[in-house]
Amino acid sequence: MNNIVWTIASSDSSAGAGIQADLHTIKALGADGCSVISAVTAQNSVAVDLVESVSDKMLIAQLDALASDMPAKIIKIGLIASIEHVKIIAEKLADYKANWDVAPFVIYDPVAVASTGDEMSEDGINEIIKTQLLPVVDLLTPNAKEVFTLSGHMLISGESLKGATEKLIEMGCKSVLIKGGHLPFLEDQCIDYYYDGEREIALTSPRLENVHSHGTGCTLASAIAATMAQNYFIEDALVIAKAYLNQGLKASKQLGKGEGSIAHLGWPNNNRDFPEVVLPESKVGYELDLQGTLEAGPGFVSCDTLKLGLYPVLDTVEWLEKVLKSGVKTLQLRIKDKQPEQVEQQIIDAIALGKKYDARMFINDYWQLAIKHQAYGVHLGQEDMDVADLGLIADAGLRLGLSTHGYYEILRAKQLKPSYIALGHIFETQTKDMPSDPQGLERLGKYAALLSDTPTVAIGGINLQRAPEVYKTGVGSIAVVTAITLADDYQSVIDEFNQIIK
Ligand SMILES: Cc1ncc(COP(=O)(O)OP(=O)(O)O)c(N)n1
Ligand SMILES: Cc1nc(C(=O)O)sc1CCOP(=O)(O)O
Ligand SMILES: [Mg+2]
Repeated sequence: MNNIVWTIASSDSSAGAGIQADLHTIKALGADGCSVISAVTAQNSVAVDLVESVSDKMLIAQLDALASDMPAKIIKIGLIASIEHVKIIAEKLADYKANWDVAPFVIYDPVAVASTGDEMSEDGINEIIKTQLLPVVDLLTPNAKEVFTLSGHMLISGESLKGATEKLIEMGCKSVLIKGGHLPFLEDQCIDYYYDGEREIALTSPRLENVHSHGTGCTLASAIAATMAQNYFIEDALVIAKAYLNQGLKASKQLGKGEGSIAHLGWPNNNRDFPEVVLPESKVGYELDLQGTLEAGPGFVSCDTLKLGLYPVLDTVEWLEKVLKSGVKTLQLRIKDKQPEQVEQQIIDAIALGKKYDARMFINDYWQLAIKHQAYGVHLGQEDMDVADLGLIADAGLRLGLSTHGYYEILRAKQLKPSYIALGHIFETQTKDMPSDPQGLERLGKYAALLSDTPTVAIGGINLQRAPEVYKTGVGSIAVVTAITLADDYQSVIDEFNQIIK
């Protein structure tokens, strides 16, 4: 499958930024990069000596060559030095969006001034960028200086970030990621703030000292592009890009006399490189005035093991009793779309059975009833997390399992210190309508590696045939519905699962 990213940007002879950094990043993260060079710059680690745009004819020829043969999923734009080029690119992007079978997602990383402090573009270009380019941009990735240049908003406090992004969205781009490398508050943190008019996401990492940062802007935007080209959601792309940047900054290297460049080391897998998702009820969340009530808290009671084993998820007490008799030790009562009074007796019975068989009995969704009847634990989904009173569940001493479907949700869930994290859906499932595509085994392996200190549960479309590969990824448990409820002989299916999940 082609995961083509175009970078429309300029050449950096020092190779730390520009087209060179973009292509390094796109390749390192496993996407397919193509380039359209707008200008050639003669620069090293201390100065930009010359910027020369290619002819309009050459710019158009590059765009047309690619458009006719290798259309992009994602287009990343960097330094454009000429006003005419901005006009051409804006027109072409509008055409691609209107006429391609699949409209490309456009990311614009505005590069007005080089890290050496040199002006890179023609005077007056910002007016054309504002009026012609921003309206075709899906994600704008400015730093504080570029926010000011484009919107007139100074980022003087956390609260000012939302106002600035609102202004930029009013100007035409669909969403904004403010890169917090140089914010004048919470200076020990490097905060990235995303807003799309509805959803705000803030990611933070401790500021890294003594690192070389030439090329960070180009690299972050290209990393988002490369990740989205592989069908990750934007929130996951933001997380991976920040982890990629942190990993590269830690290995950054000086080649000349001035600022060195970040390294390009492949898909990030080290926990320490991943950012924290900022929760609304936290120091950074207060500073940014994030909406919501999630807070880290002291965490939830542990399940006493990282490996919860086979985990049947069932919708009747009869089924629960049958699998308990077959020796299952982790299980869930999952009844959907009923009023609490319609399910209370079944919840009481399920909890009693869990105690009788000394099993970990989780109750899905009905957390108030689970607390009232002192269940072993509760399982909640992403939407439930925002409305349930997690503090009450923790205070009542119940375990908590949380559903997740990607990097961002995993990092957010992890902050709440749940008793386990479920990773779904791994394969197509008939049991539930899912809004996203299956994650597959490769992603499952990456998630499991990041969660080596937390009990994990894989769920979604898992059967006996698939279980060995799923278990090899390192997850501690496999949750199943139909593999058991539709089995001809559920008892032997349970026995076989138990042979695989040791
Ligand atoms: C072990 C386990 N993992 C995931 C789910 C899904 O929970 P949720 O996202 O809350 O969706 P519903 O099950 O309520 O439809 C689960 N129940 N158990
Ligand atoms: C209930 C549920 N939650 C999922 C998630 O990904 O959050 S997948 C799923 C259904 C699992 O059923 P089966 O084993 O029959 O595919
Ligand atoms: Mg639920």
